[in-house]
Amino acid sequence: MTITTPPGLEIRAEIKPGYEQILTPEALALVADLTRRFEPRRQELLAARIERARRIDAGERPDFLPETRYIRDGDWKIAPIPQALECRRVEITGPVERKMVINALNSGADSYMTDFEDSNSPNWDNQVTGQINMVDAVRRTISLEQNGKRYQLNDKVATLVVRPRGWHLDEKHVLVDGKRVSGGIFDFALFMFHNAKEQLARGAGPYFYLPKMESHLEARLWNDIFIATQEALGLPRGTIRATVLIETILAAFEMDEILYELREHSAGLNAGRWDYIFSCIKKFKLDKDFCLADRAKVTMTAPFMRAYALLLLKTCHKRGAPAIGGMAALIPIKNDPEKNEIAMGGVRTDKARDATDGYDGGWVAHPGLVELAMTEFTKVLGERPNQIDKLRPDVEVTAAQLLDFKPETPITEAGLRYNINVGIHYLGAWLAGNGCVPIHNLMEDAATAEISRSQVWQWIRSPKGVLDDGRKVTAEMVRAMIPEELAKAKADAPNGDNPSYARAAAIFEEMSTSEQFAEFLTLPLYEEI
Ligand SMILES: CC(=O)SCCNC(=O)CCNC(=O)[C@H](O)C(C)(C)COP(=O)(O)OP(=O)(O)OC[C@H]1O[C@@H](n2cnc3c(N)ncnc32)[C@H](O)[C@@H]1OP(=O)(O)O
Ligand SMILES: O=CC(=O)O
Ligand SMILES: [Mg+2]
Repeated sequence: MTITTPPGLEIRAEIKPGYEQILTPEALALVADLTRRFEPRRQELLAARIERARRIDAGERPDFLPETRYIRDGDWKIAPIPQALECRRVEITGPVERKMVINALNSGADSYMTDFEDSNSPNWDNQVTGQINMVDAVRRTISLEQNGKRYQLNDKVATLVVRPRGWHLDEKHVLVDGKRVSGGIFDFALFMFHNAKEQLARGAGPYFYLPKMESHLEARLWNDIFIATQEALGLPRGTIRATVLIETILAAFEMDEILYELREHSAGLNAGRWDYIFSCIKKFKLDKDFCLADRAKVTMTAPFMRAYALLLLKTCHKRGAPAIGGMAALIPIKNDPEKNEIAMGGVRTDKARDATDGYDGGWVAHPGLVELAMTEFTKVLGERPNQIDKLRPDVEVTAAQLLDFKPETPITEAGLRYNINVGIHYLGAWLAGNGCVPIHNLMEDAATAEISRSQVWQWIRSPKGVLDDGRKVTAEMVRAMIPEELAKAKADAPNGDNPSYARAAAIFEEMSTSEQFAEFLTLPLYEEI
């Protein structure tokens, strides 16, 4: 089917029946307008990331910025939180897939972050059908018949929050003036165009989660896009509210500044722990003194993760902003009550720690975790919707604490094999169209898989990449393990026959053994879908 597109905008993908309701000339005109106004700045900021990374590779260490001290020392707060976002004790997250959207909205969580990012494989159909699902969800008409079951919304549903793609990702199927548009702008603009007014009419508003930013200047770009979009759609300034994921080590040094840039549009910060760990590995991958232990040993109680979590909490509450905790990757384990109880205990401990520290809520990966997480937050909050008034003057976090990357041991063969196995399994699923999968009873998405593949890269190169039995991790060792782990991943995956797993193994080998470190695994992968 063909559609009319605005001048200069070209779509290089199939327009399936139903897509025309999303890809309207007016909605695409907003994409084109935002692209023309803001794409040069996105490109400048991406170039600035590369330049900063080059300086860090050469030994520079990040610190709090001297030029923005006045913001950190200043007495200011973000705009008052809208009522629909006051209570966020439990936020469920998940890919923007139709059944999961319905299940998540019905899950009993306070809010639901629907995900065009970490848990989504951004193929064309997922992006456009995701937008269709959003239109139906916002209007409460979303329904589905599947496997003899009917899905529709309950009377009371979670508040919807949308996570568009990060600044690094393009939408390659849409070109403006001959160049690919930003994936984030594409996701955001289409959602805003179709839903913002409807959401306002229904008592909430257009709420977003903003991923993977590395600086307050990147937040300023989003803020300027918000202002431009509100003007274009005739919405009052401050209508859009966005929670920023602090999930890069560099953003951890600019939390105040990020809140300040977005202060009219901010809905707080979230501790995106998985990408945060990945970012630490990525940024300091060439530092001979830095090498983290097996992925399973790098937890929220590691000193550098504790410093980050507490600084985020303190910063948010000082600015009247919600502090939302991240995701325990544990999910319910079917058919093994003992293992399940251990997993649930892990989630309970995680949520209890966040709630006791002072967080206002936290993420869960699965509807089966909502009640448990709610119990832990309610134990601390009681009837209160949040605990933003809990200030933490006792918390002092230094740059050195944020950069105190430990534990360094153990690195084990099991940990190495685990990383290879998860990397191949996840990449294979992603190439086949699924961006979030249970592997070895854990939720795996783009962020967790990034940790796995970057650890393998670093262990090969770091002098500290030595197994606990004394063997140095080498490219040859990894190459020898890849076919074995591919076979296991194929046996474990429900669609293990899909050729995407063999392709995933080849990509994993290339990424972990090549000299060049790929900035994001999703960048080369995206060219394959
Ligand atoms: C690092 C980060 O960015 S974290 C944020 C990104 N990650 C996420 O959002 C995680 C999302 N979670 C998921 O995708 C899934 O829970 C998985 C892949 C981890 C596990 O999936 P499954 O093994 O299929 O779960 P399971 O079989 O137990 O599902 C049971 C039911 O719950 C539903 N369900 C599971 N997770 C979710 C979810 N997050 N949202 C909505 N529904 C869900 C399933 O659709 C299924 O529904 P049905 O009974 O009606 O068929
Ligand atoms: O997006 C969340 C994360 O942990 O990464
Ligand atoms: Mg993330």
